Amino acid sequence: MRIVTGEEMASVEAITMNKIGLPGVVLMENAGREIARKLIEQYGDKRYLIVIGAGNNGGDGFAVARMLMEQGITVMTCIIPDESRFVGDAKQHKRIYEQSGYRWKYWHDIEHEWLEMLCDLDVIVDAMIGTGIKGALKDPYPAIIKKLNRSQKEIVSIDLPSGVPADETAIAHEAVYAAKTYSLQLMKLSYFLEATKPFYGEMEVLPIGVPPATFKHLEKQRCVWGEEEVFHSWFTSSSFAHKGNNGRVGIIAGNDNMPGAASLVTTAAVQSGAGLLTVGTTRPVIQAIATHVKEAMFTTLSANQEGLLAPTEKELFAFYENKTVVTIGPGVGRGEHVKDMVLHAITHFNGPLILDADALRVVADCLDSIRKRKEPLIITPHPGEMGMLTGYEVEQIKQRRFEIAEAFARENGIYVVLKGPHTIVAMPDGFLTVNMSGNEGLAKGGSGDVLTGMITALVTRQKTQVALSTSVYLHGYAADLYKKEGWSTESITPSHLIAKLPDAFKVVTSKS
Ligand SMILES: NC(=O)C1=CN([C@@H]2O[C@H](COP(=O)(O)OP(=O)(O)OC[C@H]3O[C@@H](n4cnc5c(N)ncnc54)[C@H](OP(=O)(O)O)[C@@H]3O)[C@@H](O)[C@H]2O)[C@@H](O)CC1
Ligand SMILES: [K+]
Repeated sequence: MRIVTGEEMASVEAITMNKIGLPGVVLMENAGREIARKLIEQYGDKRYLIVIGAGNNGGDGFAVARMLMEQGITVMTCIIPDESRFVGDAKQHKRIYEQSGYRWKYWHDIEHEWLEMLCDLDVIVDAMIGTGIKGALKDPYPAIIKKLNRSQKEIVSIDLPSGVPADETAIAHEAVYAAKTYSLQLMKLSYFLEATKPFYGEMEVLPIGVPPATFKHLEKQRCVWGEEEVFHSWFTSSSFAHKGNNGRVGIIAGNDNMPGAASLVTTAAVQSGAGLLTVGTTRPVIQAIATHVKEAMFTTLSANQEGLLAPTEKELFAFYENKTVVTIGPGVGRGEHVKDMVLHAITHFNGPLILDADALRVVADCLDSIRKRKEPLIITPHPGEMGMLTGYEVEQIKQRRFEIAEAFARENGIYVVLKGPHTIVAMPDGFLTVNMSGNEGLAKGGSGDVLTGMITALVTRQKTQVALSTSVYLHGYAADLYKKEGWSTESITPSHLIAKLPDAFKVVTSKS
């Protein structure tokens, strides 16, 4: 499923109409039929108020109103702008509605009886503004939206909650708080942003007949990564595979005061199918974790007086030998020692390199070397770490996460796993996937270490894009499984996630 901005949606609709020859009025008819069907399925023959704006979103509203009325359902249809403002497909659907014998009223004529009206209706359908919103909300919409939001009625928005842009534009005005949003054909970007997702309520995508052939014209390719994508992209390893086929994994993690991070990343990698795993860390960390990570091998790396890893060049070269992937970061601590280690791996390790946690703090200083790298480089920042890398404030990262992740991945030729609700994976060619699993239970220290372990294990066995997107999905899915079992999200710990990985991996194995 693609994720688009308003302009991109308009472009695929234009191709559908102008090149493929499917008229806009037909798409609008399809939208109306699908939404009316859903409304009846959801609310039965409740009483509806349909609030209509002058654009094509309003045209959808007329189609929905007609189809509900054809079923004998009670509908009050009211339009906000002057009727002369309707043009094109919306005007055509207004005409079809009128010619079918149905009536509408002006909002300003019924507004004074709003409170009495409320007693006579159950569901408000918001067909005021969709993807065509531009700039700050103009009168009379802010006042109307305020009224609708305060009505305590169920509001169902068509395509977008009115007032919410489809893209990453920040809003400082009123917007409809929908209980449900029926997005047409494709998902809109703003659904995946912390500031605008709450307006959508429950979101469902309804098909309106835009042919998939139009999607290849989209310049920016963004896709959701859910169960279907995980299942269909998974490459099953041969039954003749031996441990060497499943990756010779090297993880540099931990310091004397943080053995836990090393333990989590390693256990998660083991539980995700890493073939041969070597952990490079300090002697005290090895002593602390070796007994409970039995499958791992250990290499002692030099540490400084503070117990932080400070491996020599010789140790690092020896560590890279025969490794198909190297991960550096969880629990290594902060300081110059990290930069030396990371820069060395960027320059001298010839395989996929994953940088996480403390290693991310030095990435901004290594970008020249990173751009010269040939093998995949993967970084896994949360918004704060992404802010350090790019110079943006955390709030800017959250608001423009698609744009910033994509630009950073493209400019530096790397893979960016920008964590958060709906984690984004940005590929060096600009392709993005957006994760559909996970819950608040993941917002805990150590959860990122588990994800990094999973990525480390999968990256040598799947295409990089698939390994990253699927690791993110299964990591979130493990948390979702607990929630389904009735656990409170407070109680889900990173160790629980690891324990649930066998069940989470069934998504990719049970159907294949
Ligand atoms: N045939 C098709 O193309 C299909 C399109 N489809 C549907 O069309 C939608 C896109 O339609 P669209 O492009 O006509 O824009 P739309 O969302 O109705 O908004 C325009 C209206 O909003 C108003 N408005 C804008 N900004 C405003 C502001 N700041 N403050 C106040 N008002 C503002 C603007 O008024 P104006 O600024 O012109 O005064 C105008 O009246 C899409 O979401 C989907 O539902 C589907 O049916 C499939 C077929
Ligand atoms: K709307």
